[in-house]
Amino acid sequence: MVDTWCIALMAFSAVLIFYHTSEPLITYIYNRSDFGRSSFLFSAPYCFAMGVALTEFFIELIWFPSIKKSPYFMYAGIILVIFGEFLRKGAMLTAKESFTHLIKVSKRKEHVLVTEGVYKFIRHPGYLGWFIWAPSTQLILMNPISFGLFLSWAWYFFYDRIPYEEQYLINMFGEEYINYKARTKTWIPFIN
Ligand SMILES: C[S@@+](CC[C@H](N)C(=O)[O-])C[C@H]1O[C@@H](n2cnc3c(N)ncnc32)[C@H](O)[C@@H]1O
Repeated sequence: MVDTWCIALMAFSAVLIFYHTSEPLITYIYNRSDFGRSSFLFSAPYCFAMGVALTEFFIELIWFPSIKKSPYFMYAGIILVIFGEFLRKGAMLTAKESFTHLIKVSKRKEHVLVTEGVYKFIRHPGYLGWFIWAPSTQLILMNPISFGLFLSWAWYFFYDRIPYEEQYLINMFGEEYINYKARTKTWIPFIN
């Protein structure tokens, strides 16, 4: 029988492979002019965080193996990662050309304000999806420390990024975005 830690490592690898291939693929389909190395989403802070996560995983596996034996966190992580991916890919496939990995500071002709589909219920569904996805990868690895770090890091990242992105959305779409913002929540705790 395969050990739980081994299944966790395989599930984690599958999750990363899917994420790092689907994101550039969708960018290639809808925003070919933006496609490049950055579309694979291996930023330095992200790689550092994943390095910390793998270090924790192997340290605990060697010195505190009992942490890696309960599969329930791993199952919960797999379910939440799938849910996070659904939200994020739902956002990308709804917004199409309007969804670019880099925040646009001026309006391109193909950029339209998206308020339908998943955007009707969630103001930043791609970010909410990632906010769920990232800490859940650490549930899959049964990493208690990295789970807390990823959750805080992802929260702070969006706490900083969303107001910045919205300044430009207001510049581009004016009243229309202000009204959309007033009626639609982000659903990320304490980020309005
Ligand atoms: C990485 S995408 C994230 C989109 C969105 N924040 C989300 O979480 O689904 C960033 C780009 O999406 C654009 N964007 C964000 N919300 C939008 C909306 N409701 N309609 C159209 N463009 C949007 C921004 O202008 C920015 O260039």
